[in-house]
Amino acid sequence: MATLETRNLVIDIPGRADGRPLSLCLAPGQRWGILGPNGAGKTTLLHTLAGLQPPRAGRVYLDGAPLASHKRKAVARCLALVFQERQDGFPATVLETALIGRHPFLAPWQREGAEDLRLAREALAALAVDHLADRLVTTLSGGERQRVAIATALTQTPALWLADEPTNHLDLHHQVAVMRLLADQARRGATVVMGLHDLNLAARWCDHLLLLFPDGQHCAGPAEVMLEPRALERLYGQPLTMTRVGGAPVFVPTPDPGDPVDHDR
Ligand SMILES: Nc1ncnc2c1ncn2[C@@H]1O[C@H](COP(=O)(O)OP(=O)(O)OP(=O)(O)O)[C@@H](O)[C@H]1O
Repeated sequence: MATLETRNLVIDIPGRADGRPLSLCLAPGQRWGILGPNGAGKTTLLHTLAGLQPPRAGRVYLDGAPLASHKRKAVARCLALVFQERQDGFPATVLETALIGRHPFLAPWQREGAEDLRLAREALAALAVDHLADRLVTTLSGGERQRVAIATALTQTPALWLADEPTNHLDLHHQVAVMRLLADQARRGATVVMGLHDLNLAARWCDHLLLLFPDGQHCAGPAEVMLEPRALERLYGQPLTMTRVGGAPVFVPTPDPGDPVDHDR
């Protein structure tokens, strides 16, 4: 279990005014989506929550203590990161990459054991990349690489997921599979925080939302309150039409009379 809190947090975006400081509590079992237009600061916030980037003001707390006061290894045992940029600097196989998720649990001289291998193979199977175990990650497609990154995080058995665009590069089937996996992680008590571009994935899979505006303003709360079409239109600067499918709201950009739409199809 891991509770992440921000108290009067201002993320450090060069040249931007402070905006409104962010005070949030992200609790075990919750699925948070961070929404906002390009450049709003979703990635910067996730990096700040992970302790990879210092805030301009305020603090991040993990289980009641400042994140910086925890030993880095203890943080690595509890917090998994799935980030957009990824360096495949050396030619590791898919299995070796997934096993990186076990490193926080091993001493520097220790090799991975049978249990580590079991967890890695299970994670690769959960992301449907087990058949690629012996392939070099540098040879994978974008979607396969993304699923290996999520499998590596899963191998870590984290209490807290910070995932920037977890569905990046994924086709529709794998988008749903990954969102189901993260929902299952939350059901088992993990805290799940995702930066998302897809409003409809957020509407369907998140129970809490943080709307980040490019001027540093924000609003946050339960998804059913945050999914207010006027607020979302303001967030994206885009007129939206909402409908419901299976009870969940679905948003599409409102067609403009000038758009090339063939109504006879
Ligand atoms: N090193 C830097 N120097 C100057 N500006 C930066 C730097 N790093 C990030 N920024 C700016 O900070 C802002 C927030 O970037 P960030 O990547 O957090 O946004 P985002 O919401 O994740 O965007 P996107 O949806 O495009 O991924 C952007 O305007 C970006 O250009």
